[in-house]
This record gives sequence, structure tokens and C-alpha cells, in this order.
Amino acid sequence: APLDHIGYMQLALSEAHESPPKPSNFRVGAVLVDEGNNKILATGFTLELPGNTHAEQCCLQKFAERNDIPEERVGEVLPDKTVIYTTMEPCGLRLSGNMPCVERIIRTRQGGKKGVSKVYLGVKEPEKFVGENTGRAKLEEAGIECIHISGLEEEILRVATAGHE
Ligand SMILES: Nc1nc(=O)c(N)c(NC[C@H](O)[C@H](O)[C@H](O)COP(=O)(O)O)[nH]1
Ligand SMILES: [Zn+2]
Repeated sequence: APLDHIGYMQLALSEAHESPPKPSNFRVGAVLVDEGNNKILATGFTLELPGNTHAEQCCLQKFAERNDIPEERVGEVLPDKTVIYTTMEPCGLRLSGNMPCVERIIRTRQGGKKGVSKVYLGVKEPEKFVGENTGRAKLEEAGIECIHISGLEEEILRVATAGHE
């Protein structure tokens, strides 16, 4: 049977377990899903790809690479009903200064592409690095629904902060 919301979030959490612990970020897992056909498009975890990458960023980049285009153009090849499950809400600001995942996700809808239409998140971002994460408001403004899938918060946060002292 196809995975349900909690199934996809559990899959994202299993990805988060793969992330190498680091004091300056959170260990997050994500799954890019074609909700129209219940197909997994890509999985990702923090630091999976080279260059201080985030879980959501890795999903987009891996799917783009599989379609021979750069991540910034991945919206051109995403199926119409693409959604992303991420154990922690997408970042709106990064201490490293790298492009936040909220911007990367909104960018998938540029040029009238459907891109990512929903973000399912396991927890809000703890205010440890950048204060309150205001990304969800930006996602909603861009027409992207943010839905909290509850039930895994404790384990998500334990995994996310395992690299912290
Ligand atoms: N949603 C999300 N997915 C991730 O894969 C990840 N690592 C974070 N973490 C958010 C946190 O705010 C940033 O990790 C810090 O702000 C440091 O920024 P860098 O990660 O070094 O760019 N958040
Ligand atoms: Zn991010």
C-alpha cells in the first residue's frame, strides 16, 4: 500500500539518521514525493551532498541531476503534484549565508511552474541558530501549503540535535 503522511515522515526521519552530527546545524531528513502518483522522487539528508547542504536542498539537487539540469531549474521537471516531507521546517535564514531552502522551494514555482505545492513538516525549527524561523509565512505567501504532521516530534528533535554538545 502507498505510504501515508506518517509513513513518508518516518522515511524522512530515517534519512535524518544518516546525517553526520555537527554542532552548527540540525540533522534533518526529507523526501520529495509525487503526490499524484504516490511516487518517491528523491530522498535527502543534511550534508548528504558536498558543500554544507541541507536535506531539502539535497532532494531538489538529486532530482535535478537525475534530469540533467541545475538545481535552480528543477521546477521545470517536477511533476505537477510535487510535495516535500521534511522532518524540520525549511530554513528561512542560514548562519552560513547559503541560500535558504524556503527560497529554493519557492523558486521551483517560478515561470508559472507548479513546482513544490505543499511542505509537510515534522517540527518547527528550534530557535538555536537564527531565532524564530519565519519561513512558513513566505511559503504560504507563495501559495505553498505548510502542514504539520505530528507524532514524531520527540525523535525528530533528538536526531536533529545529536551533534550538539
Ligand atoms: N530545515 C533544515 N534542514 C537542514 O538540513 C538543516 N541543516 C537545517 N538547519 C537550520 C539551521 O538554521 C542552519 O543549519 C544554521 O543556521 C546553520 O546554517 P548552515 O546549515 O551552516 O547553512 N534546517
Ligand atoms: Zn535549509
